[in-house]
Order: sequence, then structure tokens, then C-alpha cells
Amino acid sequence: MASPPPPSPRSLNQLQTSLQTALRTEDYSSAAKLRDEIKSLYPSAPTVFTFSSPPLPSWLASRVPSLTKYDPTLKSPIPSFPSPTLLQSSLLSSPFSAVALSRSVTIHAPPGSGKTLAAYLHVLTVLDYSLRERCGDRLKSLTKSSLASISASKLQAFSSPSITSSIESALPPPSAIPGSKQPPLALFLVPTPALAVQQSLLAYELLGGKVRAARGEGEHAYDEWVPGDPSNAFRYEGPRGVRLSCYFPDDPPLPDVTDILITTPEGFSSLLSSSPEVFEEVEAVHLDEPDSILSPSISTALRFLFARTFPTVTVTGGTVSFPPLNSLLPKPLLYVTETSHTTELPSTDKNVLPLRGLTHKFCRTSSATPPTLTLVRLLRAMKAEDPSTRAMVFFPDEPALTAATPKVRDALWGDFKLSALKQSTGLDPLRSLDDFKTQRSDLLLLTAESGRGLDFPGVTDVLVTYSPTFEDYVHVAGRCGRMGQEKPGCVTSVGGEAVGVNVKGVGEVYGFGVEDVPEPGAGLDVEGVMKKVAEWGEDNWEGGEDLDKVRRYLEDVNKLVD
Ligand SMILES: Nc1ncnc2c1ncn2[C@@H]1O[C@H](COP(=O)(O)OP(=O)(O)OP(=O)(O)O)[C@@H](O)[C@H]1O
Repeated sequence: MASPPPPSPRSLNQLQTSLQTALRTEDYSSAAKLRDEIKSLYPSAPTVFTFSSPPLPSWLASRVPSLTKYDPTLKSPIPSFPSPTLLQSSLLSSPFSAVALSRSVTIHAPPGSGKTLAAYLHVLTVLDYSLRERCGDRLKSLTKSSLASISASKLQAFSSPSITSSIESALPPPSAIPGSKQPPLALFLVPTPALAVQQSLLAYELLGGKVRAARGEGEHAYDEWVPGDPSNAFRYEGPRGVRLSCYFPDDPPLPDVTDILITTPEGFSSLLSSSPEVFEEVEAVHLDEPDSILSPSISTALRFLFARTFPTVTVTGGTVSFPPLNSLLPKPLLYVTETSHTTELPSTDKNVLPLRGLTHKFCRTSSATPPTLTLVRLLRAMKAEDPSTRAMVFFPDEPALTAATPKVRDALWGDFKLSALKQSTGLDPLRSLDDFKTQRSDLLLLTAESGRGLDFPGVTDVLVTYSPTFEDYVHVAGRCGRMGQEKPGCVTSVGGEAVGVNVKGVGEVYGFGVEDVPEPGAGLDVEGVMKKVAEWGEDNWEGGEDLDKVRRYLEDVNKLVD
């Protein structure tokens, strides 16, 4: 059997994050070294150093670098997007304004490389004229009809962007817009409701909104409303009052005025059958992760839509099967990767991208130890070695996730704060996501399906408890080691022999080696300690720590062994 390939180089995501940190902290000598390292690894990659490059409308070019995000280790917010990633650079330096503005762009890059922002930049550039015209007309008609009576706060609410969603209540409700119907100009199709909400918040901020939240704890506490914050609405020059809607099946009807619709394939199908007129003015369509959203019926519906409204189509994917996509998309196509932009059709069916910079491990569970016990022991060992461990554990489906959650929560009490993302049965999936995102929890249990495309800061470890498809492995592994994270990511598969064979198979296709790690034991001589405790009596026992370990061992056996 072929020996495993050498370990991947330091991840591009990590290098770019370190470069942005060096620039922010004005450490220019490190910045120069990092820039040279990136250049030597990707000599032919097109580079654009700022968002102020020609294809972006000026309001968007100034908005993007002004947005800020929370970093738990710092007192004040830091820029979310100080400069383009290599992928965004590649898109910005491509002839997208000339070739692809009225056609399609496929953006294909590894997880965590900044595809989402790239897609929104592209779609908002395509919509620039129509959005400004629509929003400008709405404001004009409001001020004309009621300028004398309109209050400053009403005007402000009207000219701020808004999100309508049945599952997101953190933002103020949109003010009513009098007058005729204005159906969506853009349709975003994403795999899950959670991802739709996550993306709508990005779009909301790009379009002049600010997601207000008290962040941080103790000495790091601050309110995101910072006086003079460059991302506040006063400095925003783009279209005002854009209406975003996240729509899901069984939601109330879509608001009459919706400029941008973000939905799942199920939401799209349900709208298409109940009110097809909603799609009559669509100028731009974004398909996120085509491999997971394009069923035959969705493809047929989209083909019909493309033939009627001739939209520009933007596709983003970490894994992309090209033949079905190419037969669906309007021509000509532009293919953008981190290192190239080309109109040449990719020669392979699936463009395989390296999963750089991640460590991949396999822990084989013996038949004597239940997998959940091994999982718990692994997580404990990770936390003991590095208290900043933040982990995501993937289960094959919701029943397996639901069965494991209470056991893992009890067993790891005191080690981890746990959230579980149960898409269909959970009480509040968004609450779980928010807890993990804002670092109120440091362990998230979920399924590959519900975790598609979700972005969390600082995830050091991903644990996989089953044999995913090769594509799913790429997606779940890609939840750690993302842009914005300097710590390396580690993916550990836990299970029987078949799980090991599967992950090693993925490694052969994607070019990474898999390290075998031993199953963690109880960490003590249980029988020896029990014997001594029996001899000495519990009250006279002096090896206190060992006794605690024995107690924990017995608790684990009770809770985790079925
Ligand atoms: N220019 C930038 N500078 C700094 N951080 C960025 C930049 N662009 C994106 N990011 C951050 O990088 C992280 C990953 O981005 P994003 O979620 O777009 O990745 P992706 O390629 O869509 O991943 P996936 O395939 O998992 O969906 C996010 O936290 C995002 O905010």
C-alpha cells in the first residue's frame, strides 16, 4: 500500500490570518515574511490587496473593510474583512464585470476560504443599479407623500435594511412599505435554514445594518456600538432600506416588498408552487453548495427560471460536480479558484481541492469500549492538553445525535459547555448556534447536514463518529482551521475499522495522511485503586486524585455503557 503523503503545508487560511494580524498590529517584518511565503506557495495567484478594485461599486468597496467583528481576547472590535482573501482577490481581478455580469460564475475553493463574502460581493455588484433605483424610488415616494408628517425615527427605520424571518428575532421588524408589490431581485439558495440566517446577517451588514449585541465577558466586555465606529450606518453610502427575507416552508407569505430572498431548496419549491410570480424579476441567483442543493426537481425548476428571467448565476462550492452544473448554468461561464480565473471548462468531473493545513487522525474503538466512551475520553484529553479547545462533533443523523447528547453532556459536565444543533427536533437551533458562536459554549454536537457551510470562530477540533461520504468529510473537516483562525485544526475520526478505512480512502483522494492514535484508556489502574480503597476504607484513603478518577470511571461506565 502506498505510504501516506507528507503532511500538508501550513494552511493558506492560517497564513492569511497571520498576515492580517501582523498588518493590524503593525508588525511589518512578519507581514513581509508571510506575504512572501504565500507568494512562494501560490506564485501564479492573482493578488489584489484592497477591496477598492474596479469591479466593486464604490459604496461596497468602502463598506466591506469598515465592518467589524468581536474577538474575545481583545477589548475592542477588529475589522472583519481588512483585505481580500486569495480567493476574493482572484474573483476581484477576474473580468467578472465584463464577462460574467450577465452570465455565470463558479467559485470553487476549500472550506473556510471566504466564498460566502465573494458570492455576496458578486451578487451585490450585479444588483447595484437595480437596488439603488428601487430603494431610491421607495424613499422618494415616501418623502413625497408624507414628508411633513414623517418622524425622524420612521425615516431612519425605513431607510435601514431589514430581515424578515420566522426564526430570527434579534433584529427590529421591518417598517411597512406602502404601494405595489416588489418581488425579489436576487434569490439565494442555501442548504439549511441556519445557513440562510447566518448569510442574511452578513448581507444585512453589507447593506448598511449593524447587528447590535453586548459582547464579551468580564474585562473583555464591551458593546458593539462604539462611537465613531466605521461600520455605523452614517458612513454607509449604498442603497438604503433594502428588504431581505429568509423564507422557509410553512412560513407566512413572503412580504410584498422583498429585494433579496434567501431560502432553502424546500422553501424555493414551496414558493414556486404557491406563488410563482415571486420569481418574475429575479436578476441574480446564488447557488451555495450545488452538490447538496441540486436535486433533479430543483434543477428543472431553476432551468425554467433561468430561461425566463436570464439572471446572472453565482455558484460557490467546496466540492462541485461540474457536468450537471454546466448543463444547467447559463453560458458563458467563468471559473474562479484561489489561484486562477478561467473560462476553460475544468477537465475533471469533480475538482478535488486539497484540505491544507489540517491534521487528520483516526482513533479505532475496540469492541470492548462503547464509542461514546472513547469520544468522551478523547474530548477530555484534548481539553486537559489545551484548555482553549473548541470542538465540533459530527453524528451520522439526528437520532444518533439525540441519543448521544444527554450522555455526552453528563459525562463532560465541568469539562465543556455543550450545545447541540438539532435541526428538526431541537427547540431552538439558532440559540445553540449563537451560544457556540459567541463562545458561551465550547462543544457543539451536530450532523453533517445541519452543519453545512456554518462558520464559527476558533474551532480547534472536529470529531467524526461515523463514515461520511468523501464530500461530507471535506465539509465537516472544513469547520476547523478556517480564515480568522491561527491555531491549526485537527480532524479525528472515531469508530471501528470501517471508519478508519473510509477516512484513509478520503485521504488518498484528497492527498492527506491519516495518523492512527491509540484509544484513550481510563488513565488509571482501576482494579488496583479499588483494592486499596477497600483495604484502607474510603475515609482514610490518601490518593485523593486517583479516587476522583475512579469515581469518574464508574460514572462513565454507568452512563456511557449501554
Ligand atoms: N477578506 C477576509 N478577511 C478576513 N476574514 C475573512 C475574509 N473573508 C471571509 N473571512 C472570514 O473567513 C471565514 C470563512 O469564510 P466563509 O464562511 O465565507 O468560507 P467558505 O469558503 O464559504 O466556507 P464553507 O465552504 O465552509 O462554506 C469567515 O469567518 C469569514 O468571516
